[in-house]
Amino acid sequence: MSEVFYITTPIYYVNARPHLGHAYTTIAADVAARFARMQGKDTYFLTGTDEHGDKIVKAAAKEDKSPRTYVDAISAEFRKLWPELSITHDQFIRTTDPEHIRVVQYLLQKIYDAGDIYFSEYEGLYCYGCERFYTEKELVDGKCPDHLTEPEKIQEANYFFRMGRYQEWLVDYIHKNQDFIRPERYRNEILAFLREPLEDLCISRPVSRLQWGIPLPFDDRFVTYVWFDALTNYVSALGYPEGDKFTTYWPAAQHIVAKDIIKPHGIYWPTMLKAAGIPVYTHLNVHGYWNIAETKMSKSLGNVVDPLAMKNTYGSDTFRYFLMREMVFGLDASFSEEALVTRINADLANDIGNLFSRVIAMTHKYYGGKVPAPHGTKTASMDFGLKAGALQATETFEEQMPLMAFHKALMAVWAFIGQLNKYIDATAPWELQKNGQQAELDTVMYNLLEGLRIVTGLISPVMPETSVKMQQHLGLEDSQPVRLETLKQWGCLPSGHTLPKAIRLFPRIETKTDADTTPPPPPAPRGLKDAKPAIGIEDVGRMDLRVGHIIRAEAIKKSEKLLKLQVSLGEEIRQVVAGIAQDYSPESLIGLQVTLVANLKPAKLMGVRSEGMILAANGENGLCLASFDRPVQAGSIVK
Ligand SMILES: Nc1ncnc2c1ncn2[C@@H]1O[C@H](COP(=O)(O)OP(=O)(O)OP(=O)(O)O)[C@@H](O)[C@H]1O
Ligand SMILES: [Zn+2]
Repeated sequence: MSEVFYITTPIYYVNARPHLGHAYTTIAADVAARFARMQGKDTYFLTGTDEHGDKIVKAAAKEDKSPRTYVDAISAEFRKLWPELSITHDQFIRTTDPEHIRVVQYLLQKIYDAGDIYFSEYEGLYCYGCERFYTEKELVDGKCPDHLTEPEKIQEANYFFRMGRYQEWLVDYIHKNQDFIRPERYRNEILAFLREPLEDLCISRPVSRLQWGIPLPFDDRFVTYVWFDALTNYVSALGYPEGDKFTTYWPAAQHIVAKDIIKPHGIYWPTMLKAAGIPVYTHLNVHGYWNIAETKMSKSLGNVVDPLAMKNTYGSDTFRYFLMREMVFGLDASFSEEALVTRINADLANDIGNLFSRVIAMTHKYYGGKVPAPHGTKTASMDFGLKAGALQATETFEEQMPLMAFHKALMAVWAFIGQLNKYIDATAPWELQKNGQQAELDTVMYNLLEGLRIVTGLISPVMPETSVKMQQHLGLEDSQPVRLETLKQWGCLPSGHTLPKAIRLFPRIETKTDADTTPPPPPAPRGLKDAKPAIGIEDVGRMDLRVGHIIRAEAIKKSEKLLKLQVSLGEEIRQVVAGIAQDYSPESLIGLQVTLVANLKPAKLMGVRSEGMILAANGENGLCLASFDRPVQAGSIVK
């Protein structure tokens, strides 16, 4: 029987669209799953969406949708995104799946029957934004640390899980299983939490306050609050309690999460499992945050990067490589397109891309594309430590990947790529050819191609598309999926077959410093009449556009076209001269909401001062003011 591997991502909360942070966790899980398959493990990979709760109801209401329609739409966005990023999950779970709901209720009932869930009156400080109670200690200056608002004191009867009962057991378990939570800093963080007395966990909300949730099986006046609903997905997906998948995969379970949810995963979840008589998972793998200019990328802050846009601009493999290589798993990393481009040019276009095209081109030049046969001991001096280097790269890779130390695994591969590049310089195949050292040349060229075979295998979990492409060019069509074992053996590349011509794997990306200082030519207008050259978002941002309410309008003497308007911006009133007299009578303008360029330098028109400009379209039927489809406060920013 083969070894088993079960990997999960968090289920993402569908109150907003997917961003780079979600993509990172999911790609990391995908890389881990692909590596496990490479090791020949029976692998199961789960991802999905978390769809209940008050924030969903609010987000849906904002878009005038029912929660159901809303969650269907956002969940679909996650589901559609993953194939674009070459994600190979086996299952996509939704917490609104009937099967999941059944398991949540089963689990709650089981723990309730065992006496670990009780009903109690509770008074506490509640933050509506977070949908949770806070203890005094958790507040910062009496305010919610996330929302910076004062929580409200509310009294409520709710159900509680006797989590405190399992504190000692958990501390002991973490001590006995050193790498249960990793990297170590997060294990220490969890142990630090556990130095304080562990309080029981509130697990319900009254239906009067929240309907969009799973009803408690033992009291339908309440719905499940967050954790029993969300965390249970990891077992409900496998058909707990009786499913075959549960029996097969659960003992090997590994979770990947970011540090925002280590408490629920490191404390609530193991104690819930313990209370339910389910063995705990094998590892909790915790990574840090992607930051943008020192701040966590998050949908609440809105400073998010769209992973699909990155993929469309740079390609899926390239994006995956960057994320895996740039972040030290466990620590924070900062994202910028500049850093991405730097890595593409250095690691991909230069290091691996050049190596690949050079070696294939030489094979064509010296052998008409045919893979030569090496000459064994006769040319042993041509080895230059290459075989040892290959084995070392593969062994380090094999050591680091299961620890989720993706950057270290990739560094080992790139060290070998560097060695191959140096090997070309050291052996100088062109000299060997010139000097008629055919046996040496054959061996060197074979070694290079064989080295590339190992490289293509090692990059396959991170860059699956590139790996396949390279393999085709090495005549290795049949080696998918790659097996790790074959990468530890030197000499697997067959000789004698003819390779296709080289291709450019990763085109270099021009950067500002690469190009000369002349500005780029304006892009071709996309068929629009009178199109203007492209501008950056910063150009748009320079305009201070505001909603203005017209409160007075009058004709200007001796002018057929101009009207003098008084436009309210809430805090101030602007006088604006507008050339709309032929399309609007002064009376018809009173009360209209218009778009005003509020930071235009004042000017005089027909001797009348104008302190802004209102926007209008010049259509077939004359001018038409840019207005709003609903009442908006005067002075509101338009962007
Ligand atoms: N900046 C980030 N860096 C790394 N991973 C992230 C980041 N943001 C979200 N994630 C991933 O998504 C999970 C949290 O998902 P969630 O839907 O709560 O996103 P969020 O943007 O953090 O939301 P919010 O802003 O409401 O806190 C994390 O555990 C992690 O897997
Ligand atoms: Zn809050």
